[in-house]
Amino acid sequence: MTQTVAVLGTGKIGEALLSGMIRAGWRPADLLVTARRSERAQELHTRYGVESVSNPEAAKAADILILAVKPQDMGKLLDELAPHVTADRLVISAAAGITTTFIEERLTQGTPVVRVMPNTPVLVDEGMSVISAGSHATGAHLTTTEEIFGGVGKTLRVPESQQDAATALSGSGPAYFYFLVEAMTDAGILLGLPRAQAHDLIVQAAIGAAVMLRDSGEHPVKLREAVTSPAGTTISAIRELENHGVRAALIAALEAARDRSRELASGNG
Ligand SMILES: NC(=O)C1=CN([C@@H]2O[C@H](COP(=O)(O)OP(=O)(O)OC[C@H]3O[C@@H](n4cnc5c(N)ncnc54)[C@H](O)[C@@H]3O)[C@@H](O)[C@H]2O)C=CC1
Ligand SMILES: O=C(O)[C@@H]1CCC=N1
Repeated sequence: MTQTVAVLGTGKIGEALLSGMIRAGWRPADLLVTARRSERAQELHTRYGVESVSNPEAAKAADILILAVKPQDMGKLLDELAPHVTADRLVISAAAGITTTFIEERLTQGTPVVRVMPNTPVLVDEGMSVISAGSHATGAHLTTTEEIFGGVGKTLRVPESQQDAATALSGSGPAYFYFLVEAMTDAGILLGLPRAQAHDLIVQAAIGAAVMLRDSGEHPVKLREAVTSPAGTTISAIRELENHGVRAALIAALEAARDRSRELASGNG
């Protein structure tokens, strides 16, 4: 039997997921969305043909609720949903930091909750969604979650204790690569290249490197060594990266993201 899925909160990640589900073959008639503004609801209807409803209506009508509001808005949303969510629903949260316990405590006793940390490459079906079961979620609930998120990229099950780390690496991960591309494009400009050309060169280097990382099975050190000729250009650059503590900066950055995810756990931010 076809299930109805509602996406509650259709900002950047909610819309990315919605668009991916439609590409993956979900019928707009089996999807619902909720949005705070009526213009946004209209926009989503025009783009995807999906119906917008209120949060309580979504809770009543949908078998699966995907919560994609900010962690700071989660408490309020759950208060709104609680009277309408029965324990035969599946609640999937995509919010950073928010624990399954936080959600379970606010909903009908026994409601299955799955925590997922997706990332924006779901927009191009290259997402990574890290999945953990709450205390009432069964293997079947995890499989359903994997079917939804697997349509827009890869999925990985982890114990919930690893979700804050996964958020730092994977949920936020694409942003670090965009930051690097931006910085390296600036470097290209300093070296005298037109911006558009610098951008294209760095983006293609990133794509080539990413495909080699994924497909060669080689360790990144091996791949880097293959680029690094004796007394050549690459080692001169690597020395500067090490001098400027880029490795330590990345470790500290991801630790900060992990810590922020932990802070968001209260839902107050
Ligand atoms: N942006 C990203 O790359 C990722 C975001 N997330 C998580 O997804 C959630 C949303 O993040 P973004 O999409 O970046 O934020 P966003 O601000 O773009 O989207 C949040 C949306 O929720 C709506 N909203 C808030 N309260 C609502 C309510 N009561 N009813 C209906 N809609 C409501 C807002 O109007 C907004 O459109 C956050 O919890 C974040 O941690 C998870 C993985 C990746
Ligand atoms: O920055 C954030 O809090 C969200 C969660 C992971 C990616 N974006």
